[in-house]
Amino acid sequence: MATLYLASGSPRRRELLAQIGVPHITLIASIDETAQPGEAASAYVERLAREKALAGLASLAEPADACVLGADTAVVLDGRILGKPADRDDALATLEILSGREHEVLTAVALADASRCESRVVASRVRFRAISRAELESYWASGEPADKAGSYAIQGLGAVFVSRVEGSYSAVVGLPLLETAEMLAGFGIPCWQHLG
Ligand SMILES: Cc1cn([C@H]2C[C@H](O)[C@@H](COP(=O)(O)OP(=O)(O)OP(=O)(O)O)O2)c(=O)[nH]c1=O
Repeated sequence: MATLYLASGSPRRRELLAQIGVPHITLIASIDETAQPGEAASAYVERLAREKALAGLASLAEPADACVLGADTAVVLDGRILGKPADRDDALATLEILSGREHEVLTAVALADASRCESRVVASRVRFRAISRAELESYWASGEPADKAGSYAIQGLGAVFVSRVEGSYSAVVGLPLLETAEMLAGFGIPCWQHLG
């Protein structure tokens, strides 16, 4: 069986992979995350997930028996990608746009080994209740929005804003577990059901 590497600095992704009983080694693959002009959000997240997996594979001294997983998450509203906030003002502006509305969360997962790279994109919809300015300010002060796509975490304090989720909860957090398990099986890597 190939050794699985997770090309991610995200603690959420590590926890999600561990949740379904998949042993892995974490590595960090740095890539340029700039969107290309006119690039659709779905194409963007898929490209980044693939680039993370391929950069991770390229960084290994012995890639022959390795499989590398990369993922990327973006919050999308009216065709606009709302990434991680640059600063407090950016986070507050993002959360103000999301307040009282439904948005899309796109998460791509990619698996690469020495002979192929496969990827999938999972779309989910999340609705927020209306959020007051004072609440947004205290949410920023909590520290949670700083490193999250769309400036919130559904698995954290941000859960109190979420009135509805349609799609994959784990994908919103950072890794679509059903799709990831299926893809891992295709690379001969079992989840909890098949581990002794
Ligand atoms: C929407 C949402 C995002 N997030 C997080 C997941 C990701 O860590 C982050 C999206 O940014 P990404 O750029 O997808 O990932 P990352 O830079 O954190 O990690 P890496 O590229 O090394 O894999 O936002 C949550 O934790 N909860 C949420 O509800």
